[in-house]
Order: sequence, then C-alpha cells, then structure tokens
Amino acid sequence: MAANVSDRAAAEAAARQAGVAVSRETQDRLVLYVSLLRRWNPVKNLVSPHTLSAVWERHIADCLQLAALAPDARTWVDLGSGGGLPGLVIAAVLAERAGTRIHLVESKLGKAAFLREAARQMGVPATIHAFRIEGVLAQWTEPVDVVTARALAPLDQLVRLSVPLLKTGAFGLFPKGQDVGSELTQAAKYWKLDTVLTPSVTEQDGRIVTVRRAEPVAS
Ligand SMILES: C[S@@+](CC[C@H](N)C(=O)[O-])C[C@H]1O[C@@H](n2cnc3c(N)ncnc32)[C@H](O)[C@@H]1O
Repeated sequence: MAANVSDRAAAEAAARQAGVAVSRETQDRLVLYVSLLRRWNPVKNLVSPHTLSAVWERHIADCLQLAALAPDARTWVDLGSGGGLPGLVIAAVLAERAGTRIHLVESKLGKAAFLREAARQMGVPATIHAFRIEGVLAQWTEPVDVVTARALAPLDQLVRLSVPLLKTGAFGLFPKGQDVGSELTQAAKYWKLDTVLTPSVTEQDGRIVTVRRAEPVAS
C-alpha cells in the first residue's frame, strides 16, 4: 500500500517526535494501521473516539517512543494490547529490524481478531495471543527482552503481571501519566524496583518507567 503524501508526512513527524528513524515502508505500515483503526473503531471500540482527531501524536508518537528506548531488543511482549497500542506500532518498526517479533496479549476476542487481521495486512512480525495475560505468562518459555503495557493497570499491578518475564531478564517499559509519582510510591510497598524514568515526548508530566529489576518486598 502506498500512502498519500500528507499521511506519510504525519507518520514521519510522529517518528521524529518519538526519536526513532523509520523507513518509508514503515511509514506506510503506520498509515495503514491508522486507517484500519479509524475504520474499525466504531465497531470494535478500540480507542476513545475523541482521541482519533489527534491520533498521530496521541497514539502513534506516544507508542513509537517505546521503540526508540529499546533499539536492540529482539523479542517483545505487549500486555493488554487493546486495539494495538503500543503492540502494532512497535511491530511496524520491528518489520525493519531483522530477527525480531512482538507478542500481543489481548483477551477480548473481538479486539484480538482486529489485531490479527491488522498485523496480517501490515505484514509485521506480530503474534496475537487471545487469552488472559496471567495464563499466557504462566506457560511462557521463550526468552523475552522487553515487556510493555499501556493504559492497562497501575504500576504495582503491572509489575505483578509481568514479573514472570522480568525475573527471567526482560525489562519493562511502562508509559505513565501525571500520577507516576504516586504509582511508584504504591508499587514500592510491594516491590523493590530498579527503575529509570524517561520524560514522555507526548505528555508534559508523563514518564516512561523502565523497570530493570523487581523483587517482592519481604513481608
Ligand atoms: C484500557 S485498554 C488499553 C489498550 C491499549 N494498551 C491502549 O493503550 O489503548 C486495556 C486492554 O487490556 C485488556 N486486558 C485487561 N486485562 C487483561 C488480562 N488480564 N488479560 C488480557 N487482556 C487484558 C482489555 O481487554 C483491554 O483491551
């Protein structure tokens, strides 16, 4: 699919804002993803409809910044992918990074069907798991470099969900809004965390929380 000039310019601007260099093919994949999101949102309720008018900044740049933070990661897992944020946006970037793959975990069957069809049309290295996160990760065996989750749960719960991957060497990339301070305080009641905070490129008070290590606080 060849995108029109203004769509491609929007994709290019989003990538620049996120600090990630992407090819023309990746821009086209992102344009296709946005058109599928727009087409299916009224039926599948993938994102809040009022966010679609600012989709390139609010969703695409916001998710691309995660790909910029882990340029060498090969295997990714995105928890609670919903309509593909950040999973399919990262997958579009991974399509130009050899030997990479992202696994999207989404238990709602309608959304998972959208993810599967969008990934197929985009031609990206994504595998969709239409099951609950807890069950998928309890049986996980493959080495994972990065686990992501956006708008899924507060940080303490994200750590609890992703700890099977964190304890085998993955790091977490969790975008958070202005409540990041209180979420870190709450998480510290349950977890000894090794974290790095990176300012969000799309949200003034937002931070990307990188979790490098998580151990339960001894009770
Ligand atoms: C608020 S939405 C966020 C979706 C997307 N990450 C985003 O940023 O737009 C959370 C998604 O996680 C899914 N979800 C919640 N708990 C889950 C679980 N335990 N296992 C699998 N999916 C789950 C929901 O079905 C929903 O689509």
